[in-house]
Amino acid sequence: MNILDEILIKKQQEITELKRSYHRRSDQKKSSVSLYQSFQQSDRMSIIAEFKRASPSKGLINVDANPESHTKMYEQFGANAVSVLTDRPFFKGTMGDLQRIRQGINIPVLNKDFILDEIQIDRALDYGADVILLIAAAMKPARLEQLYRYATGLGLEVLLEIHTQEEATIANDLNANIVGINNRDLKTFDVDLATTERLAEQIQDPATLLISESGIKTTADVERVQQAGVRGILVGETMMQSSNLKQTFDELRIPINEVSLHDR
Ligand SMILES: O=C(O)c1ccccc1NCC(=O)[C@H](O)[C@H](O)COP(=O)(O)O
Repeated sequence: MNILDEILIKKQQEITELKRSYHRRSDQKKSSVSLYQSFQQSDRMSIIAEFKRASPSKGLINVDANPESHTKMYEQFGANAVSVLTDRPFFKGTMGDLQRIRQGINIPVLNKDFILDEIQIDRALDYGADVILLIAAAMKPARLEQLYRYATGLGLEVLLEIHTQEEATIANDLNANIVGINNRDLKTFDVDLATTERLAEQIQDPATLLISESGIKTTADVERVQQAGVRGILVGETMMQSSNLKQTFDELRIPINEVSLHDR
């Protein structure tokens, strides 16, 4: 069994418990800044900076980081959105982190978790998320579509994550407007930025906002994914381990080269 399978089994147990104990509070997302709009309008590479204490591939990354002060610095130094890993068993995150982070910043907040059921989407909305993650590898296309429609129906934006050509086809069929290309294979942990280069050209609608996820550390990495037509990057470990966040943001927020976008 690979790590993604392990995570999904554990997540199903969490969902069973959630269905017993959780009651939805909100009906609709209150209007907020759209991640899609703000990233499309920016003339610099947009950054989703991630709050991630630990991970299956790296173990402990920065377990003692304070969610509010750390993500306030993200906003101050130029993050366009914040991703909060809320899975506890594998990433040491909590929904409480998301709620506290939401209260401290004014940019969109992504609930990064392994979402398999509507109840997790209800909870994301209640805790103040603006965007949720749906991972194409985690479920069948028909279920993905149900959850996609459910979330967007509540006024949430969806980052649809893909890692293979088949999943790129699923994103095209769904007409997803925000597609995250994960450079990390969630089954083997291999990270390769060529994944972004390969899959970006498979996304058919030029209006799709492409985000490159995982393994981004340097200006050269950002230049590389930008050439593939990406307008946003999702960066976790580099942000959690940086000893100079201002410098890290300055290095990664490169100007967008519109020529490469039109060539896509
Ligand atoms: O990060 C992991 O080890 C991992 C393992 C299994 C499933 C998901 C995993 N990570 C989620 C992510 O996709 C990353 O947190 C995110 O893209 C940021 O990556 P990085 O900048 O490399 O920390």
